[in-house]
Amino acid sequence: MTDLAIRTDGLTKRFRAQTAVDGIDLAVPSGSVFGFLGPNGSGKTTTIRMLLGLVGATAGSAQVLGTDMPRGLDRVLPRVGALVEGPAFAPFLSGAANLARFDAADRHAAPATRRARVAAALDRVGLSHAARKKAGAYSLGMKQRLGLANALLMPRDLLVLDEPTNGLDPQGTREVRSLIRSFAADGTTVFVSSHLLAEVEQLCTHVGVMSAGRLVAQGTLDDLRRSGRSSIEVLTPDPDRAGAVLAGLGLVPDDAGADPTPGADRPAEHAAGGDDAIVTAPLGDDPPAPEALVAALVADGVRVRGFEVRRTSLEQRFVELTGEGFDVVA
Ligand SMILES: Nc1ncnc2c1ncn2[C@@H]1O[C@H](COP(=O)(O)OP(=O)(O)OP(=O)(O)O)[C@@H](O)[C@H]1O
Repeated sequence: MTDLAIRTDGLTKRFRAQTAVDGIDLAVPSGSVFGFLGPNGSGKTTTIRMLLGLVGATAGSAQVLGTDMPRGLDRVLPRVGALVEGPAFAPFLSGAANLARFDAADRHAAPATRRARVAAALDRVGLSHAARKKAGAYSLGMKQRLGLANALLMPRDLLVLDEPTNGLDPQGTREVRSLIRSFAADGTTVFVSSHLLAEVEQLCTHVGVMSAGRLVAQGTLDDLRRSGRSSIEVLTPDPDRAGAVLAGLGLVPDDAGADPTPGADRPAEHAAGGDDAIVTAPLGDDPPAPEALVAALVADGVRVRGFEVRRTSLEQRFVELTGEGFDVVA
C-alpha cells in the first residue's frame, strides 16, 4: 500500500558535464493534481522522461504507483496515461484512425472493443464531431485534445502531462484545463508540468518547484503560501520613531526607499502622500500580534495613519525560491 502515486529519492540525471536533474525527492500524493512548476530548462521534462522509463536515471530511484521504475515498467505503464512532447499523429489519418493505431499498439487493449474505446475517448475530450477529420487539419488545441484522448484510451490511475497547454490559444487552454479538472474529479492522480504559475494556481492541489535541476519546494499550494515571508506596513508622518519602536520589538525595518517587498511594484516613497511615509518591516518566525504592534506604536506617540499586514504572494514566493521571475499570464 502506498499513498504516493510518484515517489523519487535522490533522482538524478546528468548529460555529460551538465546535471539536468539534481537529486530530487518528489512525493506526489495519490488523488492530487500536482503541478510540477519551473522555468524553461529547469529539468521538468527530463524528470518526466525518467518517470516514464524513456530515459535512464544517472543516480537515485523512482517509484510510480508503488512500483520501482524502470524495473516495473511493463506492469505500471498500462495504468499511466502520458502526454509528453506531443504524440506523433499521422497527419493523413483521421483522429479516430490515429487513436485506433495507438490502441492497436497496446497489447493490453482488446481489439474487439477498440472502436468503442476510441469513440469514448474522443467523446471525453469533445472531439466526436471531428473523429473523421484528418489529424493534419486539426487546430493545435484539437491536436492536444487528441493527445489527451490517446492518454485516456484505457482507464488510468495516473496521468503525466508535460506542458499540456503549451502553444494553445486562450480558448484551447481553457478547454484543456477543464479536461484536466474533470480527470481529477474522477479520482485520477494528475502530474502536470508547467512554467505558468497562474496555471498551477488554478488547476493544482499540490506543487513542486524546480529550479536549475533542483526541487526547491513542494507541498500543498497553501503550504507554499504560508512558507513565504510576511511583512507589515505602517503609514505615518513619524517614520524614524516608528522604525525605532518596531526595532525595539524585534522587527528590523527595511531601508527607507528600498523596495519593501520583492516583486511588489510600489516603492515606499511613491505610495505615501503628503508628509506620510511608509515604514515596512518583515515579520519573523514568531512575530507579535498586529494589534500589539499598533498599540506599541501609538503608545510611543507614533501617528499611525495606516497599518497593513502583507502576505507574500505565491509569485513573490516563487521568485524568492528560484531567483527568477515566472511567466504569470494565464
Ligand atoms: N538529451 C539531452 N542531452 C543534453 N542535454 C539535455 C538533454 N535533455 C535535456 N537536456 C538539458 O537538461 C536541462 C533540463 O532540460 P529539461 O528539458 O528537462 O527542462 P524543462 O524544465 O523541461 O524545460 P522546458 O520547459 O524548456 O522543456 C536543459 O539545460 C537541457 O538543455
